[in-house]
Amino acid sequence: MALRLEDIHVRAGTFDLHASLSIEPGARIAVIGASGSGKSTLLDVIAGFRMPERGRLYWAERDITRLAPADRPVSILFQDINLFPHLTIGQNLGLALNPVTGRLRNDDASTIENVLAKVGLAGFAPRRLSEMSGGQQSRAALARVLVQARPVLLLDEPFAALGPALKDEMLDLVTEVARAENLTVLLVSHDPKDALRFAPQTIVVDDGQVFAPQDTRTLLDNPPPGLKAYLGGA
Ligand SMILES: Nc1ncnc2c1ncn2[C@@H]1O[C@H](COP(=O)(O)OP(=O)(O)OP(=O)(O)O)[C@@H](O)[C@H]1O
Repeated sequence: MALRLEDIHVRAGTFDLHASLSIEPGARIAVIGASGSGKSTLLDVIAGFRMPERGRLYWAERDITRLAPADRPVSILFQDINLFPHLTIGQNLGLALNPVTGRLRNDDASTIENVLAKVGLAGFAPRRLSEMSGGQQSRAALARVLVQARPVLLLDEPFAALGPALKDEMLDLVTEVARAENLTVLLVSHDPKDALRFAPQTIVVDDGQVFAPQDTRTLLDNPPPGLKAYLGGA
């Protein structure tokens, strides 16, 4: 059931990224590396926003290399709160469930209520973004990806704009949900503290080279020279 990147090569302009690694289901993994090293490019390939020139991507031994983003077992959360402000949170989650019509089917209302309860927003379905605090908005954005019930969750610095306490709260919430749902989560972050808090394992990206997951504590206690220089300046 692993997520496997087999000799993946991607090109973005003059930039090349190479990745060959396997991620166990249910793993929580931080992705760290200097600015421009290729962290977002890596997530884009897994999400299907960018096609590799070479190599294959597998989930549970199924080749998903050429699948459209919507057909992949993957959801992604960015820093932008990806919710329509003129709709209620319930309507936003309905759209995430049924992107074409946005119309709720029989079980959708209870699915939405369940997901909102999981992120600590029980009863918030009728609210709009403007009626919610920053922390609540982050929870709603997380609910929007969770409602899709995909087994792989990619987080591209989604909580970077939050203060440290709120950010920790969100990381702990994602940990709790990931454990309960056996989600495989990759978190891009510039902060080694996030990696330590959230991710038993870490992937280092260095100038387009993606390294296999390593134990986060061991890696940060004794970083290789390139990572040490980056962390020193972080
Ligand atoms: N469409 C593009 N055309 C040309 N170059 C690109 C394109 N997209 C990304 N790049 C280059 O690819 C490299 C990797 O970018 P990427 O966004 O993956 O880095 P990152 O590690 O996520 O950086 P940051 O931490 O600053 O977000 C960068 O050098 C970037 O300039």
